[in-house]
Amino acid sequence: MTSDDFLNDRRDGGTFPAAAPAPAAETVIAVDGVRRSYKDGFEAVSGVSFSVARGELFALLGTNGAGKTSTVELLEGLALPTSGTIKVLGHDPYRERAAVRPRTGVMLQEGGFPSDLTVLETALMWSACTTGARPAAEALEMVGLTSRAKVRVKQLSGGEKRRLDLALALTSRPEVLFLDEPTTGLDAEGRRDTWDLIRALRESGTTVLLTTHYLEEAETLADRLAIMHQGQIVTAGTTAEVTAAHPARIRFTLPDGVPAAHLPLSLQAGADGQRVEIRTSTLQASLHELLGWAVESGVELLGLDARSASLEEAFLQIANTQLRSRADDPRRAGPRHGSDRPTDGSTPNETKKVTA
Ligand SMILES: Nc1ncnc2c1ncn2[C@@H]1O[C@H](COP(=O)(O)OP(=O)(O)OP(=O)(O)O)[C@@H](O)[C@H]1O
Repeated sequence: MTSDDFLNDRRDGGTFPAAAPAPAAETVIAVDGVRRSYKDGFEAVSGVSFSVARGELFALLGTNGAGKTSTVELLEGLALPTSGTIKVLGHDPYRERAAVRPRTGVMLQEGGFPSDLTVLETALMWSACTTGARPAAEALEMVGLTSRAKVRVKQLSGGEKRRLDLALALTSRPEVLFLDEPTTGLDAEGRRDTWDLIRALRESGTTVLLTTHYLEEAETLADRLAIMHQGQIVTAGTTAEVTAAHPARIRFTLPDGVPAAHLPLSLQAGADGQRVEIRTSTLQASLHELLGWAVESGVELLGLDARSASLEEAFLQIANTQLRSRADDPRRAGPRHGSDRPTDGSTPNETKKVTA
């Protein structure tokens, strides 16, 4: 079959087969007390534990260097943890690679494709190396690259390369999909399309572990998420659970002649002239007290706005802590020897490449 045959096959408007539905609450990814140190002694992952159920979409967030990729590479079986245990689909992804790899799809931060092959040739090559592969043209159609099939990889934009990465990750019809920053470099429309595709995959039963810098992406897609900081998970849960730990905010402007000092002490307001901001972990009670005071005092609260903490605010609070403590990061103790080789014997570049 030629490249054109593959494309023509897909032009008849075929649909994507859905993965078989699976029993609820089966743990598909189990990470327990995992640590990863590199050759220079730097500990990038410092005791991480979490689990992901079948069909769940779990997002790993964190600032630059928090240890997301170092963790995900372990789950993908690209390196061994220094200590702790990892099970993917019930197997050790490194030692039992042959049992795990055919059932997973991996989209790394850098795919490392041969740049002179066309998009379709790349997908065909990948498909030929994969057992039970999805047809190459189908994978390209899923990510919206059909019209770019004959273009050489080196001529693709950064966003198109990300989409090709995703097409290859989908080639094995994976039960578990690892997506490392899947929408970096995509424009707004490409990002939305990718979100739709990830949602569709999840709805068809695929388990997804996603790392991302886009908080909106995690908020939109994830069933649960974890925020990493200096190699550890600082907080985890649903978006609502994660943000619940952070103070809500009430803002309003007082009329001229009513100073913020007149507000009840328990509201602990910060004021800039007549503009007042209250931070509270008991939003309903604080609002109740504020409104009661306003009615009693005959004061109108101009532009009153009350809202729970957003994921962005929760994240920024953690990130600010990181900025303050970066200089004291205990993981940076001890000499660095120039070599960036992990203790597991792989090189940094090896761990960035897609392996079948
Ligand atoms: N091969 C290596 N040798 C030594 N240190 C490394 C190596 N690879 C990564 N690191 C360090 O480990 C830490 C975690 O890196 P990692 O890439 O896992 O973070 P990340 O959360 O994925 O960051 P980003 O969001 O920037 O991709 C960083 O401080 C990084 O410099």
